[in-house]
Amino acid sequence: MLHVENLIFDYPGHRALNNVSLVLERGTITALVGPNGAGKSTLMRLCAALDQPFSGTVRLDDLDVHANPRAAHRRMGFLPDFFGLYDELTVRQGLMYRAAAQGVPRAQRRTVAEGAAERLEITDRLGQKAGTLSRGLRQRLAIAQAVLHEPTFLMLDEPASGLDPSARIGLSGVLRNLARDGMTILVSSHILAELEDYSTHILMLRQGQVVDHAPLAVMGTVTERRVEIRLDFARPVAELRKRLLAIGGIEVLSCGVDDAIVMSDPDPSTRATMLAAVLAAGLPLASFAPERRSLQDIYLARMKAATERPPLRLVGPQ
Ligand SMILES: Nc1ncnc2c1ncn2[C@@H]1O[C@H](COP(=O)(O)OP(=O)(O)OP(=O)(O)O)[C@@H](O)[C@H]1O
Repeated sequence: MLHVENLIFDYPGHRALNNVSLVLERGTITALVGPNGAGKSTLMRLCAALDQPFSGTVRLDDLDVHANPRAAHRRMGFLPDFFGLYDELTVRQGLMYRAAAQGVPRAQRRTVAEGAAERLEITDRLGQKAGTLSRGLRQRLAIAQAVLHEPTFLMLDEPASGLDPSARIGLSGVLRNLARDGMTILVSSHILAELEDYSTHILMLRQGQVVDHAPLAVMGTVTERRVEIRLDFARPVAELRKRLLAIGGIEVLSCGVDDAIVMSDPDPSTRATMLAAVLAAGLPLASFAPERRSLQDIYLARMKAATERPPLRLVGPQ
């Protein structure tokens, strides 16, 4: 589990992270999103103990990563947005080299390298030089190097940039498998549709501050403490909106001839009452389910709300 508490980081003349606190639970995949310059890469570098915060702490389980960077590096993997590979080394040689750098005893390096290759499904490329791999396979090799020492926490900065759709789908599967094995993953990207595919949580940063941090499933259905419910009917219903409103207690957000979106509070018993009432009214209901909004819609709505919030006022002596 990763605990970030009250993290503040300044570049000369510029506050890049302003009091950031968050917790990433074990086995979750958190999408780190935000506009250019929001502080995503800075947050990752601090979590990776590559920079020292001005104040605040980052703990990986019981370990303060800035007090014990070497120990922290043994427990974490980091793939920065720009990474290099030794093009003249084969996949096996590159992985064995990394294993040596991680302190794996000589006798075990081959097994560790082959295990990492298997995990990233590049076993058939072990004999191929890195310089001749496609972009998607280079990405897999880089991730294999980052996870070879079995870290509990993995960070990936823009891992899918430049990948074609099928390589992206492959990457999603790889990340899901790693999380299923218990790894905690933080991944930043601007490609929201791709993040939606494998993330369990969304962490939104803007101007160095956390705008939102919640499970994707919750964010996708809840708007300001209310849930949008989609109703589909088996056939067109005359005056559908009027009939829904006649039930009482239902707020209709939008209405077609055979479907409607209504609002509910998140309490499941309210939904149960609503469902029973729709059926009791004799409407030919075919499905009743929380409406999921795309990550892009959620992101744009949250960022707009954050922009409209009045700026923080500095209060001091007059
Ligand atoms: N070395 C540096 N010196 C001064 N300012 C920096 C430095 N690196 C980043 N910054 C500034 O700090 C802020 C946060 O940058 P950061 O790279 O963390 O943002 P980001 O969210 O990763 O952006 P992007 O989506 O463009 O990669 C930005 O305003 C950036 O200009």
